Amino acid sequence: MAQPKILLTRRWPQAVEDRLSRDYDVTLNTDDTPMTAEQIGAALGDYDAVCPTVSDSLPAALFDSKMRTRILGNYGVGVNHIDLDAARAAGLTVTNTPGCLTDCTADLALTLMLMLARRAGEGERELRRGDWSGWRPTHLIGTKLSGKTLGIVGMGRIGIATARRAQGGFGMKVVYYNRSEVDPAALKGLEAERLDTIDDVMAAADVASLHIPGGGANAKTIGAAQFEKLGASGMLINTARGDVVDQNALIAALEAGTIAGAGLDVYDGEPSVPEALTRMENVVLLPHLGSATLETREAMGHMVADNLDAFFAGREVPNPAG
Ligand SMILES: O=CC(=O)O
Repeated sequence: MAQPKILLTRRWPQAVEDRLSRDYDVTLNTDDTPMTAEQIGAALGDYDAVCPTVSDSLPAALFDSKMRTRILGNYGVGVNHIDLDAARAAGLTVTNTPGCLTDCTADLALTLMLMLARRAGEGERELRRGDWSGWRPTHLIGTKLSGKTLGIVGMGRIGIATARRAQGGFGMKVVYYNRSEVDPAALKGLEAERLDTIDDVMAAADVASLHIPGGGANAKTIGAAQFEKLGASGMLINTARGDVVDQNALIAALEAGTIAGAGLDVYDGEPSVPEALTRMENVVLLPHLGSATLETREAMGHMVADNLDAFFAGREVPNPAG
C-alpha cells in the first residue's frame, strides 16, 4: 500500500523529519518560508495529512468537501490559527501537542519576569552600546520578585507550572483566575488562591502572567480596565497568544505609566511588532520562544508523528485538539 502523503508546513527538528520521512511520503518546506493560506488550501487537496503550526492560518474558507486531507497534525498546543469547527464539519481530525511544552513555556514566563524586574534587557543594551560606565549604587535599580504576588490568568498546565516555579524559586504568593475549578491534585503542594474574576487577580497581582488560549471569546481579554487594576507598579507577562491582550490598550497603558512594564513573547499580528513597543525600555520583547528548546521541539514533532501513526493505523488519536 502506498505510504500516506504528508506535508510539513515548516522545517522541523531533523530527528523528527527523519522519522516521518521513513514512515510516510513526506514533503518538506525546504526553504522554511511561511505558506500562504492559498498554498495550504491547495495542499488540502493534495495530501492525506497536513501538519501546520502557529505561523499558518487555516480559516473556514479553506475547508471543503473536495479535500484529500483527513487529518491536521498541528505542531504546537495552541490551535487558534485553525478554524476548528469548520475543520471538524469538513470531517477532519485535528490533533495538537499538549504537555510536552509546558516546562519550557513556564521557564520562559519566568525568564520574562526576571528580565523585566531586573531590567536585564536594558542593561544588556546599554553594555552592547558601550554606554556602561561601571558599578554604582543607583545603576539600573530593579524590583525583587521574592515575596511579591503573582497573578495567573488561566490555571491550566502552563499556568500551574509557572506558579510552581515562581513560588518554589522566589517565594511568590500566587493568586489565580480559572473559568472552571482546577483539579486539586494538579495544585498539590502549591499554595494558590482562586479569585472570582480576572479583575480581582489583576488588582491583587504585582506580576500578572497570562496562560489562556487565544482566539474566539478570549480575544482582548486584557485591556484598559485590567491595566488600571494592575496599577502603576504592576507588570504584565504574556507567553500565551498576542490576541488575548488589547495591544493598543497595552501600548497606551505603558506610555501613560498605568502599568510599570511588560514582558512579551507573543504579539497580535506577529511577527509584526508595533514600533511603539520596540522603543520602550520597560518592555522585554522575545520572538515567540516559549517552546524553543531542542528537547521540546523534538518532543512536539514526535507527538505529531504518534498522532499520525495512530490515525493511519485506524486507532484513536492520542491528542485530539479542542
Ligand atoms: O506557541 C506554541 C504552541 O501553541 O504550541
